[in-house]
Amino acid sequence: MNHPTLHNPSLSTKFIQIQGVEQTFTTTKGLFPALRDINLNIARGEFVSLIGHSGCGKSTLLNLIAGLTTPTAGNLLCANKEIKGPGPERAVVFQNHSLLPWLTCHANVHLAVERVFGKKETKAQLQARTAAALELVGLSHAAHKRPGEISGGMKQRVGIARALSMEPQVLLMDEPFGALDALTRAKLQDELLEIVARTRSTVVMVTHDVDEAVLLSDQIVMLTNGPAATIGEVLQVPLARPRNRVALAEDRDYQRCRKAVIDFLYTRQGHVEKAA
Ligand SMILES: Nc1ncnc2c1ncn2[C@@H]1O[C@H](COP(=O)(O)OP(=O)(O)OP(=O)(O)O)[C@@H](O)[C@H]1O
Repeated sequence: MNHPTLHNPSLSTKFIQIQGVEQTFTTTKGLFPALRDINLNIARGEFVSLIGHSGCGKSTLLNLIAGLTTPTAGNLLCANKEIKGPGPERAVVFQNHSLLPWLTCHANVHLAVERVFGKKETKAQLQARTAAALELVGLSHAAHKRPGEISGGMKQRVGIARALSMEPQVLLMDEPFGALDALTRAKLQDELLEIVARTRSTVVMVTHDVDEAVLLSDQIVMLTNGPAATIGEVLQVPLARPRNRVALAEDRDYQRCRKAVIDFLYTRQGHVEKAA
């Protein structure tokens, strides 16, 4: 899949800009400040993980970047344009893969392809895009199956194929592997590493998993506990790519990054149950 080459250097480090963002929800009990003072820049092609304790506001922040919600205060920009709503340049992969159960894998992906490219491309081109996306995640053989006939890991790969088929500039993933067993999860993480290297996508991923965050990311954004959560620390992960999980297990930088995230989560943000 072709992704435009970047010529404007100012965009390269500030592809996604999050400036002074605050999100307060109106609830039956009154106002609930979920996020405050969020400032973050994400470069094009960067892989960023959002990590923090349950309920701190990771999904809230991802939904803001997706344009599914608008902030109470502050600005979000993508490629210098204000994010005003969802758009095909920002595709979302959810934990529950959200496939239509009555459609085949091919038809599920084709639906997204048609929405984005349907007006300007021929039927054959649309079919080719769909087939290419399924091939990218190694699922050509299951194209004719329905979601009920394939495993959880395969469903998640269809969800990723569907997102990638739109040729998004940004892939937003909300705990994409959270519902999978450890071995399937590791396999999909490795596949994602390869796909992202090939497509050079910018990725923002919510995760609870420290090893997943270190293995995949260039930056790990650590959120403080809510309410009114904010960015406590941003860790740069200087590990060379391609990354190999077996080799990394003994790598000093890997261990240092892992320890930094664990220290943040369990020492400095010790899990405090918040008042209801
Ligand atoms: N629409 C909403 N209305 C009211 N409160 C909300 C709404 N969405 C989220 N919240 C609250 O905002 C806080 C952050 O929620 P969010 O789902 O972003 O957390 P999270 O870090 O993704 O959690 P988890 O890791 O458990 O998925 C929580 O206290 C949640 O109850």
